[in-house]
Amino acid sequence: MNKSGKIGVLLVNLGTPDSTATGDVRKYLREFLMDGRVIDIPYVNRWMLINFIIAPFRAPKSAHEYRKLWTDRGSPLLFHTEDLKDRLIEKLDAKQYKVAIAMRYQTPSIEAGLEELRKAHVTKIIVLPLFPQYASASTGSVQDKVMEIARGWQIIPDISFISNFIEHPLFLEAWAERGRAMLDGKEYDKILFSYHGLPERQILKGSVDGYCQLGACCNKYGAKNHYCYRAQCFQTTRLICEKLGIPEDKAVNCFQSRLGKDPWVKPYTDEVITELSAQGVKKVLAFSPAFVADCLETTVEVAGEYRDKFLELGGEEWDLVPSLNSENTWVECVKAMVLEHSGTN
Ligand SMILES: C=CC1=C(C)c2cc3[nH]c(cc4nc(cc5[nH]c(cc1n2)c(C)c5CCC(=O)O)C(CCC(=O)O)=C4C)c(C)c3C=C
Ligand SMILES: [Fe+2]
Ligand SMILES: [Fe+2]
Repeated sequence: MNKSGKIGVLLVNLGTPDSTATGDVRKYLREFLMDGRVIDIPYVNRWMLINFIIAPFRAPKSAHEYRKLWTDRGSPLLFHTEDLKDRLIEKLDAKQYKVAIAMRYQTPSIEAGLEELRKAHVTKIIVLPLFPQYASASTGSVQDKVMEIARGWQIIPDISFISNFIEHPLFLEAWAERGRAMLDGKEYDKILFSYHGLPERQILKGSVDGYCQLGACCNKYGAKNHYCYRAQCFQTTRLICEKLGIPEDKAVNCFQSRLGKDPWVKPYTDEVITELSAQGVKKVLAFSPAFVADCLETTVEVAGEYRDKFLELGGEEWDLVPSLNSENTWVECVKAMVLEHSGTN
């Protein structure tokens, strides 16, 4: 241990239900969607939406989807995060670091993860929300929750957050390795990058001096739109394509999983699939780089629903690049980010 004490590392992913029982899925959706950073409408409207629409109608449908995803080890989102933690521990000096995991919603909770670190007498905490692109609904919500909990402590150690790591060279290399394995000896007409969607108003609310307008502004990435989720997604695509030598006109960006009637960031994945089919595209390789672990959104939505739609429309091949999960280069990336934030490398 260095003389200033151990450093705690908290890896936080979004969260998943405890089981596929409709009651557990309802409990998860209730906690998730009652978060004012996720459904950013007035409290009373949110409460009515959750209790009159989501809980009775969405929960049974989602439970059905989770049953397609579930494995002997439970939810992939959770067990991949556990595996990531185990691989990271192998790479860090145990005398200097204590690593814990948490889920923003449901279990293991952020309270429990922080308590585990506090009991290890850490003097500094590095929180890594496992979302490559910053969004108030994901990274912001984790930061908010950690600060809310730490506010109640008598002693608050140094806490730092790692946020928006799309340009980290090892993050890009990890995706490039995954992509190379799929592209080896295979030809695709289009390489599709499907990111989790977000209501447009959440990006506009974060726009400083009205810079982000969700138009061509997102095609350039710099200090003024560093936190614009759409611009970060486009930049992620550009950088992965650069590494893989994919020409710009072969890559297509889109956004999946919209909820409700408000406009979400465009283009929408389902509409892009229809357009690609109409253009005669037959072979698609899909990346989903808003997720570092395979989950409902990748395995069931991209590799299931979207694939079925594409094939029904006359497509011939639709492959999904597996997520980073606990692959070595990704673990090296997490290690590098931790060391960079520790001030020890
Ligand atoms: C990549 C980061 C994520 C952002 C940003 C995000 C925003 C966001 N999500 C919803 C609604 C739902 N998301 C659901 C699943 C889900 N979302 C993320 C990540 C982000 N969400 C992940 C990793 C997952 C999968 C979890 C798993 O257990 O595998 C769901 C639940 C599934 C379903 O019922 O379809 C909902 C609902 C909103 C409204 C939102 C931003 C406003
Ligand atoms: Fe989501
Ligand atoms: Fe933008």
